[in-house]
Amino acid sequence: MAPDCVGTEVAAQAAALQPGQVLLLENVRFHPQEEQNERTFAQHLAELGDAYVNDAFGAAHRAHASTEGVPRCMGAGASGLLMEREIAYLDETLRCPQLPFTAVLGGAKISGKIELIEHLLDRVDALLIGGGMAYTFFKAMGLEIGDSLLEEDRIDTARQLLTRVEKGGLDLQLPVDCVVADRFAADAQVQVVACDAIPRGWQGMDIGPQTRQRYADQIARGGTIVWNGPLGVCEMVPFAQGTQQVALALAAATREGAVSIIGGGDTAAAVAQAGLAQAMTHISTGGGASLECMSGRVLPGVAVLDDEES
Ligand SMILES: Nc1ncnc2c1ncn2[C@@H]1O[C@H](COP(=O)(O)OP(=O)(O)O)[C@@H](O)[C@H]1O
Ligand SMILES: O=C(OP(=O)(O)O)[C@H](O)COP(=O)(O)O
Repeated sequence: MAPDCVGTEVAAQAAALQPGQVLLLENVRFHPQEEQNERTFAQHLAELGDAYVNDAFGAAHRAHASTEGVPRCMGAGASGLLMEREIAYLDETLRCPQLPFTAVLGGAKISGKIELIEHLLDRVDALLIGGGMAYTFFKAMGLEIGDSLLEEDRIDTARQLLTRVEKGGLDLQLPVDCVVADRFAADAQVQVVACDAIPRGWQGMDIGPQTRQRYADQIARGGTIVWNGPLGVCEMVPFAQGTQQVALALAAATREGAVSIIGGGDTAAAVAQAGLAQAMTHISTGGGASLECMSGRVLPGVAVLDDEES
């Protein structure tokens, strides 16, 4: 283990390496030049070796010195095996998916996933929405959402998306019922209501049983299914059922030959907690990187690798 990632001592340690030996460098982010993608810093890193392999897919959406500057300085770079697998599923498979193509999007907010929703809308056969982001859509439809999670500044965006869906004959599905609680707590009072009947003072915490069944049926028909974001507040046991049922449906569809691709840290954790990680085709190691990749963006840390077409 080197005491730093650049400097004369590290350069000497790297130069003294014998075949079969590995030198682990200190975290590059201790230097502000890493995130600044500073040219001289990248050059110093590049001088430590003869070839560059990037296997850090989770950081490939960052144009930092270690992800973009070094291969640029060296004039060449290759993907590691994990990187290759991530790109194969999140980019190549999604560009030409086995049909029908279904997307399940949840999580807290629309704002973090707006590009993904827009990119997927025209491509998928069905887009199933759950989680906290559903309530901004309901608000845009003029429904009462009580104290549910709302992004005031995204109501217009949600309205525009709904208009696009209506005009384009696209299939965007919102929950029909939800589990509401009288406060944001695992021991809150709970009831199941239709999504157009959320009582004032209550908040939507999970998709309801009817929605779970609808979404499970839709997933069962999928040839390729991508999933990003929990369908409810899955960290709290009473509100984890929607997420669990979707995970089970994806696992069953995968057994029947569908390709299932999971992105997002919380989503991956929920799948692992349900003991279903091995039942999915691919679970991405990247949060932000998988979102950007699935949104159709070419990641800077991938574009610079000359063994990648993009
Ligand atoms: N109805 C809801 N109200 C509030 N938060 C929610 C709701 N549904 C899901 N969430 C929250 O969304 C978070 C995960 O969202 P996100 O970070 O987008 O997922 P990922 O990490 O898989 O990308 C979780 O902490 C979960 O509790
Ligand atoms: O953990 C990571 O990303 P993720 O939380 O989006 O999966 C990567 O290391 C990127 O981290 P960053 O968002 O600090 O650049």
